[in-house]
Amino acid sequence: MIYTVTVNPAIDYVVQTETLNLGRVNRPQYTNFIAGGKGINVSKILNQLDSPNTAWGFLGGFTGEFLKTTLTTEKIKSDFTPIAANTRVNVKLKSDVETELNAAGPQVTAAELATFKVKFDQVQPGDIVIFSGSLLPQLTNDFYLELIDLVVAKQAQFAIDTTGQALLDTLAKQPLVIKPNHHELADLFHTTIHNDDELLKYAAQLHELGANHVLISMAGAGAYLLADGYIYHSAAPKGQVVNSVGAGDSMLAGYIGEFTKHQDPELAFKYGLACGSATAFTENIATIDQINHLLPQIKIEKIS
Ligand SMILES: Nc1ncnc2c1ncn2[C@@H]1O[C@H](COP(=O)(O)OP(=O)(O)O)[C@@H](O)[C@H]1O
Ligand SMILES: O=P(O)(O)OC[C@H]1O[C@](O)(COP(=O)(O)O)[C@@H](O)[C@@H]1O
Repeated sequence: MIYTVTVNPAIDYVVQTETLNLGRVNRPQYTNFIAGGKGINVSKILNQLDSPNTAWGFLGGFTGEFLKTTLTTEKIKSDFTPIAANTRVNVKLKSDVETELNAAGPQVTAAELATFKVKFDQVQPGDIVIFSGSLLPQLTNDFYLELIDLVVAKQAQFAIDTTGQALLDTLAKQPLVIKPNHHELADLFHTTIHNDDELLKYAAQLHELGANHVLISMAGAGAYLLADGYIYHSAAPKGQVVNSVGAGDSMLAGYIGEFTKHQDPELAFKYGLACGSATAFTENIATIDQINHLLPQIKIEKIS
């Protein structure tokens, strides 16, 4: 079983306007509410790949109700811990450039936190728990470490998709997969990356620090994978970008969903790329037909 953990889910409020005039009244041509948050997006793709999974996290208030209903409608198996405060709304503003406003998120009580942690009793040896996204404002990086310890104690594995020190702190616990994008990779080392050699040098450091498989996504420029002593690269398939929100989550889901079926990192990487790009080329998160359509275009290069 795969569990996805979205501690800080969100309604993604997508707003599209041809031109954005700051300081003026704007009349967007298109708006939409989407059930978002990184782990929830991962669950959506896992469902498309027929990988059994359950989504965990916190949901509360009228916004949490929307998410709960949407997940049920979209047939995503979930067991979120109810909280009193409202789940956040993130604004995804699309004009000539994409701008995202990701809110900090709600407060949770000690009792709600305790209820959530009990869920980890269900984890079985061989399960994979995917931790995705930001933590709630009151929580420190130790929260992820505490949850990871619960997973490892059950002889299960974990993957983590978060940023900065929160990610670095988890590497010693040996995540199965991490997936920073190239900007996040540079931020992790407080540097600027100028070329692929530098990118691979920093990616290798993440492996040395404990990450088993290191996926580095580069949006329209494709991705690298470091796994089992090999480096793989692929360009992204060509297409019209519609909404790249959730592309990274889709890539991670595609990789893990496939990897758990056959333990072949190269084939899993191919699915990761297809899922990421298929999501970038569609309004919401990709469907299996959209993913399958892109698969033949993806040519993986085994570099060393
Ligand atoms: N503009 C794009 N064109 C084609 N594929 C894309 C584009 N943006 C994202 N993707 C696909 O999604 C993957 C993850 O995207 P990326 O933007 O790097 O992740 P994140 O959402 O975590 O920042 C990429 O490696 C690529 O396969
Ligand atoms: O938890 P964070 O880092 O604020 O990110 C939350 C946001 O990430 C998303 O899951 C999209 O993530 P990606 O575009 O990186 O795949 C949105 O649905 C959500 O609003």
